[in-house]
Amino acid sequence: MIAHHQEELDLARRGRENQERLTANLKPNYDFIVCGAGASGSVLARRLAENPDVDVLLLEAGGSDDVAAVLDPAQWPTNLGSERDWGFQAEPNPHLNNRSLSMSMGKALGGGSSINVMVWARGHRSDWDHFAEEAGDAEWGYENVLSIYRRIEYWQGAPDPDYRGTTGPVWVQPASDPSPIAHAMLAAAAELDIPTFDSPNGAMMEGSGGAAISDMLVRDGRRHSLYRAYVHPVLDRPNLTVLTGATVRRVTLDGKRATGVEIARGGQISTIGARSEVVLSLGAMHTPKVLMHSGIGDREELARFGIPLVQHLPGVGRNLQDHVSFGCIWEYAEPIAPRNSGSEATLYWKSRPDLEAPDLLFCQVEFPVPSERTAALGVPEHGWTMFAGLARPASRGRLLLQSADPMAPITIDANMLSDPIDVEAAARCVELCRDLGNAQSFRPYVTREVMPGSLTRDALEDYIRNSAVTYWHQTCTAKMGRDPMSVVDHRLNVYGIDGLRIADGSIMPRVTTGNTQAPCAIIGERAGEILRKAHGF
Ligand SMILES: Cc1cc2nc3c(=O)[nH]c(=O)nc-3n(C[C@H](O)[C@H](O)[C@H](O)COP(=O)(O)OP(=O)(O)OC[C@H]3O[C@@H](n4cnc5c(N)ncnc54)[C@H](O)[C@@H]3O)c2cc1C
Repeated sequence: MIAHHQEELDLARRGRENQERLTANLKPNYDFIVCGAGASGSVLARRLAENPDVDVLLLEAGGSDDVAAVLDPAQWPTNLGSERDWGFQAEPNPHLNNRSLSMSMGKALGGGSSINVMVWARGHRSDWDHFAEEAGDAEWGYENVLSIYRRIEYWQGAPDPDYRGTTGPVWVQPASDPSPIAHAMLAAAAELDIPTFDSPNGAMMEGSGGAAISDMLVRDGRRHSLYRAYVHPVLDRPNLTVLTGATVRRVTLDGKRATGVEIARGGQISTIGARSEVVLSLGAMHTPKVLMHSGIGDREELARFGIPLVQHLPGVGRNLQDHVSFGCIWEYAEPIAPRNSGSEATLYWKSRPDLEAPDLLFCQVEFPVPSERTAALGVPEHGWTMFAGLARPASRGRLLLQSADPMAPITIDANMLSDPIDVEAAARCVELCRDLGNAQSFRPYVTREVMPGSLTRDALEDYIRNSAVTYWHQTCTAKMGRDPMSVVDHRLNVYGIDGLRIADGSIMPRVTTGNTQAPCAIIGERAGEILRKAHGF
Protein backbone atom coordinates (compact mmCIF):
# COMPACT_ATOMS: atom_id res chain seq x y z
CA MET A 1 0.00 0.00 0.00
CA ILE A 2 2.79 2.42 0.96
CA ALA A 3 4.77 1.45 -2.17
CA HIS A 4 1.64 1.96 -4.29
CA HIS A 5 1.07 5.37 -2.70
CA GLN A 6 4.68 6.38 -3.43
CA GLU A 7 4.29 5.26 -7.06
CA GLU A 8 1.16 7.39 -7.33
CA LEU A 9 2.99 10.43 -5.95
CA ASP A 10 5.90 9.90 -8.34
CA LEU A 11 3.56 9.59 -11.30
CA ALA A 12 1.69 12.73 -10.28
CA ARG A 13 4.97 14.68 -9.97
CA ARG A 14 6.28 13.46 -13.33
CA GLY A 15 2.94 14.31 -14.96
CA ARG A 16 2.88 17.79 -13.42
CA GLU A 17 6.45 18.58 -14.46
CA ASN A 18 5.87 17.25 -17.99
CA GLN A 19 2.70 19.30 -18.41
CA GLU A 20 4.42 22.44 -17.10
CA ARG A 21 7.05 21.97 -19.81
CA LEU A 22 4.59 21.20 -22.59
CA THR A 23 2.18 24.03 -21.83
CA ALA A 24 5.02 26.56 -21.49
CA ASN A 25 6.06 25.65 -25.04
CA LEU A 26 2.79 25.33 -26.93
CA LYS A 27 3.21 24.40 -30.58
CA PRO A 28 1.46 26.12 -33.46
CA ASN A 29 0.03 22.77 -34.64
CA TYR A 30 -0.92 19.39 -33.21
CA ASP A 31 -2.13 16.29 -35.03
CA PHE A 32 -5.41 16.19 -33.11
CA ILE A 33 -7.09 18.80 -30.98
CA VAL A 34 -9.66 17.41 -28.56
CA CYS A 35 -11.82 20.24 -27.19
CA GLY A 36 -13.12 19.56 -23.67
CA ALA A 37 -11.58 17.26 -21.04
CA GLY A 38 -14.93 15.90 -19.83
CA ALA A 39 -16.30 12.37 -19.76
CA SER A 40 -15.91 11.65 -23.49
CA GLY A 41 -12.99 13.97 -24.26
CA SER A 42 -10.79 12.41 -21.56
CA VAL A 43 -11.33 8.94 -22.98
CA LEU A 44 -10.67 10.02 -26.55
CA ALA A 45 -7.51 12.03 -25.78
CA ARG A 46 -6.02 9.04 -23.99
CA ARG A 47 -6.81 6.63 -26.81
CA LEU A 48 -5.24 8.94 -29.42
CA ALA A 49 -2.16 9.62 -27.31
CA GLU A 50 -1.51 5.90 -26.81
CA ASN A 51 0.31 6.10 -30.13
CA PRO A 52 3.58 7.93 -29.34
CA ASP A 53 3.81 9.29 -32.88
CA VAL A 54 0.57 11.19 -32.59
CA ASP A 55 0.65 14.65 -31.04
CA VAL A 56 -2.52 15.42 -29.08
CA LEU A 57 -3.70 18.67 -27.52
CA LEU A 58 -6.53 18.43 -24.97
CA LEU A 59 -8.15 21.80 -24.27
CA GLU A 60 -10.22 22.52 -21.17
CA ALA A 61 -11.88 25.79 -20.13
CA GLY A 62 -11.93 24.85 -16.45
CA GLY A 63 -9.07 24.13 -14.10
CA SER A 64 -7.60 21.41 -11.92
CA ASP A 65 -9.58 18.54 -10.41
CA ASP A 66 -7.08 18.21 -7.57
CA VAL A 67 -9.36 19.59 -4.85
CA ALA A 68 -11.18 17.90 -1.99
CA ALA A 69 -14.60 18.94 -3.34
CA VAL A 70 -13.91 16.76 -6.39
CA LEU A 71 -11.92 13.91 -4.90
CA ASP A 72 -13.94 13.28 -1.73
CA PRO A 73 -17.12 11.49 -2.90
CA ALA A 74 -19.25 12.93 -0.09
CA GLN A 75 -18.49 16.51 -1.08
CA TRP A 76 -19.98 16.43 -4.59
CA PRO A 77 -22.90 18.80 -3.81
CA THR A 78 -20.42 21.54 -2.85
CA ASN A 79 -19.32 21.79 -6.50
CA LEU A 80 -22.76 22.99 -7.57
CA GLY A 81 -22.61 26.74 -8.05
CA SER A 82 -18.81 26.76 -7.61
CA GLU A 83 -16.13 27.69 -10.16
CA ARG A 84 -16.30 24.05 -11.32
CA ASP A 85 -19.89 24.48 -12.51
CA TRP A 86 -20.89 26.27 -15.75
CA GLY A 87 -24.02 27.28 -13.84
CA PHE A 88 -26.39 27.17 -16.81
CA GLN A 89 -29.91 28.41 -16.21
CA ALA A 90 -32.81 27.34 -18.42
CA GLU A 91 -35.51 29.75 -19.55
CA PRO A 92 -38.69 30.00 -17.47
CA ASN A 93 -40.86 27.06 -18.50
CA PRO A 94 -44.68 27.35 -18.54
CA HIS A 95 -44.89 23.56 -18.10
CA LEU A 96 -43.00 23.89 -14.81
CA ASN A 97 -45.22 26.69 -13.49
CA ASN A 98 -42.76 29.17 -15.04
CA ARG A 99 -39.81 27.92 -13.09
CA SER A 100 -36.34 28.42 -14.51
CA LEU A 101 -34.17 25.39 -13.72
CA SER A 102 -30.49 25.43 -12.80
CA MET A 103 -28.64 23.13 -15.18
CA SER A 104 -25.22 22.48 -13.67
CA MET A 105 -22.48 20.99 -15.86
CA GLY A 106 -18.88 20.33 -14.90
CA LYS A 107 -16.17 22.88 -15.70
CA ALA A 108 -12.83 21.33 -14.73
CA LEU A 109 -10.59 18.50 -15.82
CA GLY A 110 -13.04 15.58 -15.96
CA GLY A 111 -16.05 17.77 -16.79
CA GLY A 112 -19.24 16.23 -15.46
CA SER A 113 -17.36 13.18 -14.22
CA SER A 114 -15.54 15.42 -11.72
CA ILE A 115 -18.68 16.87 -10.11
CA ASN A 116 -21.27 14.15 -10.63
CA VAL A 117 -22.69 11.59 -8.23
CA MET A 118 -20.29 8.88 -9.50
CA VAL A 119 -23.04 6.42 -10.47
CA TRP A 120 -21.99 4.09 -13.32
CA ALA A 121 -24.95 3.08 -15.50
CA ARG A 122 -24.45 1.55 -18.91
CA GLY A 123 -27.75 2.31 -20.61
CA HIS A 124 -30.34 -0.21 -21.76
CA ARG A 125 -29.83 -2.73 -24.54
CA SER A 126 -32.56 -1.00 -26.55
CA ASP A 127 -30.78 2.39 -26.29
CA TRP A 128 -27.69 1.09 -28.07
CA ASP A 129 -29.70 -0.85 -30.61
CA HIS A 130 -31.59 2.38 -31.30
CA PHE A 131 -28.27 4.23 -31.80
CA ALA A 132 -27.19 1.53 -34.29
CA GLU A 133 -30.48 1.83 -36.14
CA GLU A 134 -30.27 5.62 -36.33
CA ALA A 135 -26.62 5.55 -37.36
CA GLY A 136 -27.02 2.64 -39.80
CA ASP A 137 -24.03 0.98 -38.17
CA ALA A 138 -24.13 -2.19 -36.06
CA GLU A 139 -20.95 -1.14 -34.25
CA TRP A 140 -23.10 1.21 -32.17
CA GLY A 141 -25.36 -1.71 -31.20
CA TYR A 142 -25.60 -3.35 -27.79
CA GLU A 143 -23.47 -6.42 -28.47
CA ASN A 144 -20.48 -4.36 -29.59
CA VAL A 145 -20.98 -1.79 -26.83
CA LEU A 146 -21.10 -4.59 -24.24
CA SER A 147 -17.74 -5.82 -25.47
CA ILE A 148 -16.34 -2.28 -25.06
CA TYR A 149 -17.67 -2.10 -21.51
CA ARG A 150 -16.00 -5.44 -20.74
CA ARG A 151 -12.75 -4.12 -22.18
CA ILE A 152 -12.73 -0.82 -20.24
CA GLU A 153 -13.91 -1.93 -16.82
CA TYR A 154 -11.74 -2.95 -13.90
CA TRP A 155 -14.69 -4.55 -12.11
CA GLN A 156 -14.43 -5.01 -8.35
CA GLY A 157 -17.66 -6.91 -7.65
CA ALA A 158 -18.45 -10.63 -7.88
CA PRO A 159 -16.87 -12.16 -11.01
CA ASP A 160 -19.25 -12.13 -13.98
CA PRO A 161 -17.15 -12.63 -17.12
CA ASP A 162 -20.13 -12.51 -19.48
CA TYR A 163 -20.79 -8.94 -18.51
CA ARG A 164 -17.78 -7.57 -16.65
CA GLY A 165 -14.14 -7.00 -17.47
CA THR A 166 -11.26 -6.78 -15.01
CA THR A 167 -8.37 -5.39 -17.03
CA GLY A 168 -9.51 -1.93 -18.18
CA PRO A 169 -8.78 1.58 -16.93
CA VAL A 170 -12.16 2.25 -15.27
CA TRP A 171 -12.34 1.05 -11.67
CA VAL A 172 -16.02 0.21 -11.06
CA GLN A 173 -17.21 -1.01 -7.69
CA PRO A 174 -20.56 -1.69 -6.09
CA ALA A 175 -21.20 1.03 -3.46
CA SER A 176 -19.19 -0.17 -0.51
CA ASP A 177 -21.05 -0.88 2.75
CA PRO A 178 -24.30 0.84 1.71
CA SER A 179 -26.67 2.55 4.11
CA PRO A 180 -29.49 0.46 5.63
CA ILE A 181 -31.96 2.52 3.62
CA ALA A 182 -30.30 1.42 0.37
CA HIS A 183 -30.98 -2.18 1.40
CA ALA A 184 -34.51 -1.15 2.38
CA MET A 185 -35.01 0.17 -1.14
CA LEU A 186 -34.20 -3.25 -2.61
CA ALA A 187 -36.47 -4.96 -0.08
CA ALA A 188 -39.29 -2.52 -0.91
CA ALA A 189 -38.82 -3.28 -4.61
CA ALA A 190 -39.17 -6.98 -3.86
CA GLU A 191 -42.38 -6.25 -1.92
CA LEU A 192 -43.76 -4.69 -5.13
CA ASP A 193 -42.60 -7.66 -7.25
CA ILE A 194 -39.83 -5.65 -8.88
CA PRO A 195 -36.85 -8.01 -9.33
CA THR A 196 -33.57 -7.22 -7.62
CA PHE A 197 -30.12 -7.81 -9.10
CA ASP A 198 -26.51 -7.99 -7.87
CA SER A 199 -25.63 -5.10 -10.17
CA PRO A 200 -27.59 -2.66 -12.31
CA ASN A 201 -25.10 -3.23 -15.14
CA GLY A 202 -25.70 -6.51 -16.88
CA ALA A 203 -28.88 -8.53 -17.25
CA MET A 204 -30.92 -5.86 -15.44
CA MET A 205 -30.54 -3.46 -18.34
CA GLU A 206 -31.52 -5.96 -20.98
CA GLY A 207 -35.12 -6.47 -19.84
CA SER A 208 -37.94 -4.77 -17.94
CA GLY A 209 -35.73 -3.25 -15.25
CA GLY A 210 -35.23 -3.96 -11.57
CA ALA A 211 -33.44 -2.66 -8.51
CA ALA A 212 -29.82 -2.96 -7.36
CA ILE A 213 -27.11 -1.38 -5.26
CA SER A 214 -25.44 1.15 -7.56
CA ASP A 215 -22.10 0.69 -9.26
CA MET A 216 -19.80 3.65 -8.59
CA LEU A 217 -16.61 5.21 -9.87
CA VAL A 218 -14.96 5.39 -6.47
CA ARG A 219 -11.51 3.96 -5.86
CA ASP A 220 -9.80 3.74 -2.47
CA GLY A 221 -12.44 6.12 -1.10
CA ARG A 222 -11.77 8.77 -3.76
CA ARG A 223 -13.68 9.86 -6.87
CA HIS A 224 -12.38 7.99 -9.89
CA SER A 225 -13.49 10.37 -12.65
CA LEU A 226 -13.04 9.44 -16.29
CA TYR A 227 -10.22 11.99 -16.39
CA ARG A 228 -8.53 10.25 -13.43
CA ALA A 229 -9.10 6.86 -15.07
CA TYR A 230 -7.82 7.77 -18.52
CA VAL A 231 -5.72 10.94 -18.61
CA HIS A 232 -4.16 11.37 -15.19
CA PRO A 233 -2.02 8.19 -15.48
CA VAL A 234 -0.53 9.33 -18.83
CA LEU A 235 0.20 12.98 -18.09
CA ASP A 236 3.92 12.18 -18.29
CA ARG A 237 3.74 11.40 -22.03
CA PRO A 238 5.57 13.83 -24.32
CA ASN A 239 2.82 13.57 -26.98
CA LEU A 240 -0.15 14.64 -24.80
CA THR A 241 -0.55 18.28 -23.82
CA VAL A 242 -3.39 19.16 -21.45
CA LEU A 243 -4.13 22.87 -21.44
CA THR A 244 -6.51 24.21 -18.78
CA GLY A 245 -8.09 27.67 -18.66
CA ALA A 246 -8.44 27.50 -22.46
CA THR A 247 -11.92 28.36 -23.74
CA VAL A 248 -12.63 27.26 -27.29
CA ARG A 249 -14.41 30.12 -29.09
CA ARG A 250 -14.81 28.55 -32.52
CA VAL A 251 -13.39 26.11 -35.01
CA THR A 252 -11.21 27.70 -37.70
CA LEU A 253 -12.09 26.61 -41.22
CA ASP A 254 -10.58 26.78 -44.65
CA GLY A 255 -13.68 26.54 -46.80
CA LYS A 256 -15.34 23.38 -45.53
CA ARG A 257 -12.25 21.94 -43.85
CA ALA A 258 -11.51 22.40 -40.15
CA THR A 259 -7.98 23.70 -39.67
CA GLY A 260 -7.83 24.25 -35.92
CA VAL A 261 -9.45 26.26 -33.13
CA GLU A 262 -9.58 29.80 -31.81
CA ILE A 263 -9.18 29.91 -28.04
CA ALA A 264 -9.32 32.49 -25.27
CA ARG A 265 -6.78 32.02 -22.50
CA GLY A 266 -5.58 34.48 -19.89
CA GLY A 267 -7.27 37.39 -21.69
CA GLN A 268 -5.59 36.56 -25.03
CA ILE A 269 -7.19 35.18 -28.16
CA SER A 270 -5.07 32.85 -30.28
CA THR A 271 -5.39 30.06 -32.83
CA ILE A 272 -3.88 26.59 -32.79
CA GLY A 273 -3.75 24.37 -35.86
CA ALA A 274 -4.80 20.73 -36.24
CA ARG A 275 -2.89 18.77 -38.87
CA SER A 276 -5.37 15.89 -38.83
CA GLU A 277 -8.65 16.66 -37.09
CA VAL A 278 -10.50 18.74 -34.51
CA VAL A 279 -12.91 16.95 -32.18
CA LEU A 280 -15.55 18.78 -30.15
CA SER A 281 -16.18 17.17 -26.74
CA LEU A 282 -17.53 20.27 -25.03
CA GLY A 283 -20.75 18.73 -23.73
CA ALA A 284 -24.32 19.15 -24.93
CA MET A 285 -24.47 22.93 -24.36
CA HIS A 286 -21.17 24.12 -25.73
CA THR A 287 -20.58 21.72 -28.61
CA PRO A 288 -23.60 23.10 -30.54
CA LYS A 289 -22.73 26.63 -29.41
CA VAL A 290 -19.19 26.43 -30.78
CA LEU A 291 -20.53 24.90 -34.00
CA MET A 292 -22.90 27.83 -34.45
CA HIS A 293 -20.15 30.38 -33.78
CA SER A 294 -18.12 28.59 -36.44
CA GLY A 295 -20.85 29.03 -39.05
CA ILE A 296 -22.26 25.51 -38.73
CA GLY A 297 -25.92 25.37 -37.79
CA ASP A 298 -29.37 26.48 -38.72
CA ARG A 299 -29.24 29.11 -41.47
CA GLU A 300 -31.89 31.33 -39.89
CA GLU A 301 -30.44 31.15 -36.40
CA LEU A 302 -26.98 32.18 -37.63
CA ALA A 303 -28.48 34.96 -39.78
CA ARG A 304 -30.12 36.50 -36.67
CA PHE A 305 -26.63 37.44 -35.52
CA GLY A 306 -24.93 37.91 -38.89
CA ILE A 307 -22.68 34.85 -38.46
CA PRO A 308 -21.52 33.82 -41.97
CA LEU A 309 -22.96 30.43 -42.90
CA VAL A 310 -20.48 27.69 -43.72
CA GLN A 311 -22.78 24.67 -43.45
CA HIS A 312 -26.53 24.66 -42.97
CA LEU A 313 -27.30 21.98 -40.37
CA PRO A 314 -30.73 22.71 -38.87
CA GLY A 315 -30.30 20.06 -36.15
CA VAL A 316 -27.50 21.91 -34.32
CA GLY A 317 -28.82 22.78 -30.84
CA ARG A 318 -32.14 20.97 -31.39
CA ASN A 319 -33.34 17.71 -29.82
CA LEU A 320 -32.13 18.74 -26.32
CA GLN A 321 -32.98 15.93 -23.92
CA ASP A 322 -32.53 15.45 -20.21
CA HIS A 323 -33.97 13.31 -17.47
CA VAL A 324 -36.44 15.36 -15.46
CA SER A 325 -36.71 14.28 -11.85
CA PHE A 326 -39.14 14.71 -8.95
CA GLY A 327 -38.03 14.45 -5.36
CA CYS A 328 -40.27 12.59 -2.90
CA ILE A 329 -39.03 12.93 0.68
CA TRP A 330 -39.34 10.87 3.86
CA GLU A 331 -38.21 11.77 7.38
CA TYR A 332 -35.77 9.44 9.14
CA ALA A 333 -36.85 7.93 12.45
CA GLU A 334 -33.22 8.25 13.60
CA PRO A 335 -30.73 10.29 11.54
CA ILE A 336 -28.64 8.06 9.25
CA ALA A 337 -25.51 9.68 7.83
CA PRO A 338 -25.16 9.44 4.04
CA ARG A 339 -22.52 6.97 2.86
CA ASN A 340 -20.33 7.05 -0.23
CA SER A 341 -21.82 9.71 -2.54
CA GLY A 342 -25.14 9.52 -0.69
CA SER A 343 -26.77 7.67 -3.60
CA GLU A 344 -26.33 3.90 -3.41
CA ALA A 345 -29.47 2.22 -4.68
CA THR A 346 -31.05 2.48 -8.10
CA LEU A 347 -34.25 1.23 -9.70
CA TYR A 348 -35.60 1.18 -13.25
CA TRP A 349 -39.19 0.34 -14.08
CA LYS A 350 -41.90 0.87 -16.65
CA SER A 351 -44.72 3.39 -16.33
CA ARG A 352 -46.83 1.11 -18.57
CA PRO A 353 -46.39 -2.66 -18.97
CA ASP A 354 -46.56 -2.49 -22.79
CA LEU A 355 -43.34 -0.45 -23.09
CA GLU A 356 -40.29 -2.13 -24.67
CA ALA A 357 -37.98 -1.00 -21.87
CA PRO A 358 -38.06 0.85 -18.54
CA ASP A 359 -38.93 4.54 -18.86
CA LEU A 360 -38.58 5.44 -15.16
CA LEU A 361 -35.31 5.94 -13.33
CA PHE A 362 -34.93 6.14 -9.55
CA CYS A 363 -31.78 6.99 -7.63
CA GLN A 364 -32.24 7.01 -3.91
CA VAL A 365 -30.56 10.01 -2.27
CA GLU A 366 -29.70 9.75 1.42
CA PHE A 367 -30.56 13.36 2.26
CA PRO A 368 -33.44 15.71 1.39
CA VAL A 369 -33.41 17.13 -2.18
CA PRO A 370 -36.37 19.45 -2.60
CA SER A 371 -36.71 21.86 -5.52
CA GLU A 372 -36.48 25.58 -4.72
CA ARG A 373 -40.30 25.56 -4.85
CA THR A 374 -41.07 22.40 -2.85
CA ALA A 375 -38.56 23.49 -0.18
CA ALA A 376 -41.34 25.82 0.98
CA LEU A 377 -43.42 22.77 1.96
CA GLY A 378 -41.03 22.17 4.86
CA VAL A 379 -37.93 20.01 4.62
CA PRO A 380 -37.11 17.66 7.50
CA GLU A 381 -33.76 18.11 9.19
CA HIS A 382 -33.01 14.43 8.61
CA GLY A 383 -34.56 12.65 5.70
CA TRP A 384 -34.01 10.87 2.43
CA THR A 385 -35.28 11.33 -1.11
CA MET A 386 -36.52 9.10 -3.84
CA PHE A 387 -35.05 11.01 -6.77
CA ALA A 388 -37.40 9.71 -9.42
CA GLY A 389 -37.29 10.66 -13.03
CA LEU A 390 -38.26 10.04 -16.61
CA ALA A 391 -35.66 7.89 -18.32
CA ARG A 392 -37.23 8.29 -21.77
CA PRO A 393 -38.77 11.75 -21.95
CA ALA A 394 -40.76 12.68 -25.05
CA SER A 395 -40.28 16.46 -24.60
CA ARG A 396 -37.52 18.12 -26.61
CA GLY A 397 -35.72 21.39 -25.92
CA ARG A 398 -33.60 23.75 -27.96
CA LEU A 399 -30.52 25.95 -27.63
CA LEU A 400 -30.41 29.42 -29.15
CA LEU A 401 -27.66 31.99 -29.49
CA GLN A 402 -27.86 35.29 -27.63
CA SER A 403 -25.18 37.12 -29.55
CA ALA A 404 -22.49 36.83 -32.21
CA ASP A 405 -19.94 37.02 -29.37
CA PRO A 406 -18.62 33.48 -28.68
CA MET A 407 -18.11 34.39 -25.01
CA ALA A 408 -21.80 35.32 -24.50
CA PRO A 409 -24.04 32.70 -22.86
CA ILE A 410 -26.65 30.69 -24.76
CA THR A 411 -30.40 30.54 -24.27
CA ILE A 412 -31.60 27.15 -23.04
CA ASP A 413 -35.21 26.33 -23.77
CA ALA A 414 -35.24 22.97 -21.93
CA ASN A 415 -39.00 22.60 -22.51
CA MET A 416 -39.35 19.80 -19.97
CA LEU A 417 -42.82 18.25 -19.52
CA SER A 418 -44.10 20.02 -22.64
CA ASP A 419 -45.32 16.69 -24.01
CA PRO A 420 -48.44 15.46 -22.13
CA ILE A 421 -47.10 11.88 -22.36
CA ASP A 422 -44.34 12.94 -19.98
CA VAL A 423 -46.84 14.26 -17.45
CA GLU A 424 -48.65 10.90 -17.52
CA ALA A 425 -45.39 8.99 -16.99
CA ALA A 426 -44.42 11.45 -14.23
CA ALA A 427 -47.69 10.80 -12.38
CA ARG A 428 -47.03 7.05 -12.51
CA CYS A 429 -43.45 7.69 -11.43
CA VAL A 430 -44.45 9.62 -8.30
CA GLU A 431 -47.12 7.02 -7.46
CA LEU A 432 -44.49 4.28 -7.66
CA CYS A 433 -42.16 6.33 -5.46
CA ARG A 434 -44.85 6.57 -2.85
CA ASP A 435 -45.56 2.84 -3.03
CA LEU A 436 -41.88 2.14 -2.52
CA GLY A 437 -41.19 4.70 0.20
CA ASN A 438 -44.31 3.74 2.16
CA ALA A 439 -43.61 0.00 1.86
CA GLN A 440 -43.14 -2.17 4.94
CA SER A 441 -39.38 -2.41 4.40
CA PHE A 442 -38.85 1.29 5.12
CA ARG A 443 -40.96 1.35 8.31
CA PRO A 444 -38.05 0.84 10.73
CA TYR A 445 -36.24 3.86 9.24
CA VAL A 446 -38.91 6.51 8.70
CA THR A 447 -41.39 8.42 10.76
CA ARG A 448 -43.41 9.86 7.85
CA GLU A 449 -43.71 10.73 4.21
CA VAL A 450 -42.97 14.44 4.06
CA MET A 451 -43.86 15.04 0.41
CA PRO A 452 -45.87 14.70 -1.73
CA GLY A 453 -48.39 12.67 0.33
CA SER A 454 -51.71 11.54 -1.09
CA LEU A 455 -52.94 14.12 -3.62
CA THR A 456 -55.80 14.55 -6.07
CA ARG A 457 -54.76 14.18 -9.72
CA ASP A 458 -54.69 17.98 -10.23
CA ALA A 459 -52.65 18.53 -7.10
CA LEU A 460 -50.28 15.75 -8.11
CA GLU A 461 -49.68 17.40 -11.50
CA ASP A 462 -48.99 20.64 -9.73
CA TYR A 463 -46.52 18.88 -7.44
CA ILE A 464 -44.81 17.38 -10.47
CA ARG A 465 -44.41 20.78 -12.13
CA ASN A 466 -43.16 22.36 -8.89
CA SER A 467 -40.77 19.60 -7.90
CA ALA A 468 -39.24 18.93 -11.34
CA VAL A 469 -35.47 19.38 -11.49
CA THR A 470 -32.77 18.17 -13.86
CA TYR A 471 -30.95 14.90 -13.35
CA TRP A 472 -28.04 16.75 -15.06
CA HIS A 473 -28.15 14.45 -18.08
CA GLN A 474 -28.31 17.12 -20.80
CA THR A 475 -27.59 15.44 -24.13
CA CYS A 476 -28.61 14.93 -27.79
CA THR A 477 -28.08 18.46 -29.22
CA ALA A 478 -25.94 17.39 -32.20
CA LYS A 479 -27.39 14.00 -32.84
CA MET A 480 -25.90 11.13 -34.81
CA GLY A 481 -28.13 9.84 -37.56
CA ARG A 482 -29.16 9.95 -41.17
CA ASP A 483 -32.17 12.27 -41.25
CA PRO A 484 -32.01 16.01 -42.09
CA MET A 485 -31.85 16.94 -38.38
CA SER A 486 -28.73 14.82 -37.83
CA VAL A 487 -25.46 16.64 -37.21
CA VAL A 488 -22.97 13.76 -37.34
CA ASP A 489 -22.84 10.49 -39.24
CA HIS A 490 -22.02 7.06 -37.80
CA ARG A 491 -18.31 7.92 -37.78
CA LEU A 492 -19.03 11.12 -35.83
CA ASN A 493 -18.11 13.36 -38.79
CA VAL A 494 -19.95 16.68 -38.84
CA TYR A 495 -21.97 16.57 -42.05
CA GLY A 496 -20.52 18.72 -44.79
CA ILE A 497 -17.25 19.54 -42.99
CA ASP A 498 -13.94 17.72 -43.30
CA GLY A 499 -11.67 17.15 -40.33
CA LEU A 500 -14.32 17.90 -37.70
CA ARG A 501 -15.97 15.32 -35.46
CA ILE A 502 -18.03 15.35 -32.30
CA ALA A 503 -17.51 12.98 -29.39
CA ASP A 504 -19.66 13.69 -26.35
CA GLY A 505 -23.21 13.37 -25.05
CA SER A 506 -24.45 15.71 -27.80
CA ILE A 507 -24.32 12.93 -30.38
CA MET A 508 -26.86 10.70 -28.65
CA PRO A 509 -29.95 10.40 -30.83
CA ARG A 510 -31.94 9.74 -27.64
CA VAL A 511 -30.87 10.09 -24.01
CA THR A 512 -29.89 6.70 -22.62
CA THR A 513 -31.96 4.97 -19.95
CA GLY A 514 -29.98 5.91 -16.88
CA ASN A 515 -27.15 8.17 -15.81
CA THR A 516 -25.11 9.29 -18.77
CA GLN A 517 -21.39 9.22 -17.94
CA ALA A 518 -20.82 5.54 -18.85
CA PRO A 519 -22.47 6.01 -22.27
CA CYS A 520 -20.27 9.11 -22.73
CA ALA A 521 -17.22 6.93 -22.01
CA ILE A 522 -18.41 4.57 -24.76
CA ILE A 523 -18.76 7.53 -27.14
CA GLY A 524 -15.15 8.49 -26.33
CA GLU A 525 -14.00 4.90 -26.92
CA ARG A 526 -15.89 4.66 -30.21
CA ALA A 527 -14.39 7.97 -31.34
CA GLY A 528 -10.93 6.63 -30.50
CA GLU A 529 -11.50 3.47 -32.55
CA ILE A 530 -12.96 5.43 -35.46
CA LEU A 531 -10.14 8.00 -35.59
CA ARG A 532 -7.38 5.44 -35.24
CA LYS A 533 -8.85 3.43 -38.08
CA ALA A 534 -9.44 6.50 -40.25
CA HIS A 535 -5.84 7.65 -39.83
CA GLY A 536 -4.27 4.20 -39.91
CA PHE A 537 -2.73 3.98 -36.44
C1 LIG B 1 -24.15 17.39 -10.72
C2 LIG B 1 -24.12 16.28 -11.72
C3 LIG B 1 -24.38 14.98 -11.29
C4 LIG B 1 -24.36 13.93 -12.22
N1 LIG B 1 -24.43 12.65 -11.76
C5 LIG B 1 -24.15 11.63 -12.60
C6 LIG B 1 -23.96 10.31 -12.11
O1 LIG B 1 -23.98 10.05 -10.91
N2 LIG B 1 -23.71 9.33 -13.02
C7 LIG B 1 -23.63 9.58 -14.36
O2 LIG B 1 -23.46 8.65 -15.14
N3 LIG B 1 -23.78 10.82 -14.83
C8 LIG B 1 -23.99 11.86 -13.99
N4 LIG B 1 -24.03 13.13 -14.47
C9 LIG B 1 -23.95 13.35 -15.93
C10 LIG B 1 -22.57 13.13 -16.52
O3 LIG B 1 -21.56 13.63 -15.70
C11 LIG B 1 -22.54 13.79 -17.90
O4 LIG B 1 -23.56 13.23 -18.70
C12 LIG B 1 -21.22 13.61 -18.62
O5 LIG B 1 -20.17 14.16 -17.87
C13 LIG B 1 -21.30 14.28 -19.99
O6 LIG B 1 -20.10 14.03 -20.66
P1 LIG B 1 -19.65 14.93 -21.90
O7 LIG B 1 -18.34 14.42 -22.33
O8 LIG B 1 -20.77 15.00 -22.87
O9 LIG B 1 -19.51 16.41 -21.31
P2 LIG B 1 -18.79 16.95 -20.00
O10 LIG B 1 -18.40 15.85 -19.09
O11 LIG B 1 -19.69 18.01 -19.47
O12 LIG B 1 -17.45 17.57 -20.58
C14 LIG B 1 -17.39 18.74 -21.34
C15 LIG B 1 -16.08 19.44 -21.01
O13 LIG B 1 -15.87 20.51 -21.92
C16 LIG B 1 -15.46 21.66 -21.22
N5 LIG B 1 -15.87 22.84 -22.00
C17 LIG B 1 -17.14 23.27 -22.24
N6 LIG B 1 -17.11 24.36 -23.02
C18 LIG B 1 -15.82 24.61 -23.29
C19 LIG B 1 -15.16 25.56 -24.12
N7 LIG B 1 -15.84 26.47 -24.83
N8 LIG B 1 -13.82 25.49 -24.22
C20 LIG B 1 -13.10 24.53 -23.56
N9 LIG B 1 -13.68 23.61 -22.76
C21 LIG B 1 -15.03 23.65 -22.64
C22 LIG B 1 -16.19 21.55 -19.90
O14 LIG B 1 -15.61 22.38 -18.93
C23 LIG B 1 -16.10 20.06 -19.62
O15 LIG B 1 -14.92 19.73 -18.94
C24 LIG B 1 -24.09 14.20 -13.59
C25 LIG B 1 -23.82 15.50 -14.00
C26 LIG B 1 -23.82 16.53 -13.09
C27 LIG B 1 -23.52 17.93 -13.56
